[in-house]
Amino acid sequence: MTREPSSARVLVSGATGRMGRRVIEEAAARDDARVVAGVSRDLSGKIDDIPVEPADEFEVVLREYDPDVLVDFSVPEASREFVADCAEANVACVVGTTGFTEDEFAEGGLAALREASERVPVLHASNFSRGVQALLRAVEGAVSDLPGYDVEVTESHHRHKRDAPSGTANAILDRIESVGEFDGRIHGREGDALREPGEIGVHARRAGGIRGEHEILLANEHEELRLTHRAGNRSAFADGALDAAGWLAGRNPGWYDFSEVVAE
Ligand SMILES: NC(=O)C1=CN([C@@H]2O[C@H](COP(=O)(O)OP(=O)(O)OC[C@H]3O[C@@H](n4cnc5c(N)ncnc54)[C@H](O)[C@@H]3O)[C@@H](O)[C@H]2O)C=CC1
Ligand SMILES: O=C(O)C1=N[C@H](C(=O)O)C[C@H](O)C1
Repeated sequence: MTREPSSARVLVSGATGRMGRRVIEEAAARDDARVVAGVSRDLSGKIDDIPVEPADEFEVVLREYDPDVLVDFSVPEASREFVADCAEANVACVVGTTGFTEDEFAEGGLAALREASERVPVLHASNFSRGVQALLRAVEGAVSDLPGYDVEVTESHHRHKRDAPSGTANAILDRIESVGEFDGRIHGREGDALREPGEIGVHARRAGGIRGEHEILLANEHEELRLTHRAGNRSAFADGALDAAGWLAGRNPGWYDFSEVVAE
């Protein structure tokens, strides 16, 4: 069965990226999670004294560093392979990577992660900030309380972000559709057509260094409600992912949700 480490040994994939680096920095200040190594596609070397190994040697890295938990912020195609290898090696997986296809069983979906969760604990979240967890609950309440209101979701991110809409926007949209009666999502808006009742407008903006902003607008003819979350820096995400790593290591195999971490 499983170990119960007091300080989880963490392997970071995507270690040289914006998030991977921040996870390594934040972990240095904590005692519930200790980064033992990183892997990345494009560099080997060290970050803050943590060894970073080539991603194509991932299985060797698992054997050499013997982590309790993987924290992954990379790209979906790499993430799926890392998680499959972790399932073989009995390593828990915290995955923050976004851009998986919406249909989890389509090529590019989350199915590989779900499969791994039959053997090891797996927790995937599109947003590890606690503020976004609160936002999701607030959105659910607002949509339930305001049936018939028009709903538009807008997200803004830095110019380096590839996937759109963001994983968080997709999670918000799933939550909206789980509590309200809607007919579909309209991505962007152009041409000559009136807004249809029941559609949800979705807008993605990419500019500069914006860390991540999500706004849900609910409006009728008489009033507007705007719910907005703005990340000030990446520590909110890195800390949440490390909270999840400490919480997940040593648990039974299964599919876990970040809301369970936040609830404790
Ligand atoms: N869940 C959350 O709270 C958050 C999720 N994210 C997501 O995390 C992911 C990474 O974001 P950033 O760090 O900004 O990206 P980045 O581009 O700065 O870093 C990506 C890292 O993955 C590595 N990589 C890329 N392709 C690879 C491959 N084929 N094999 C192995 N490694 C590979 C790169 O070398 C790099 O180290 C994105 O999907 C992003 O949306 C970002 C912030 C918060
Ligand atoms: O790429 C990012 O930066 C972020 N990605 C996540 C997403 O796609 O929702 C979370 C956060 O918004 C930052």
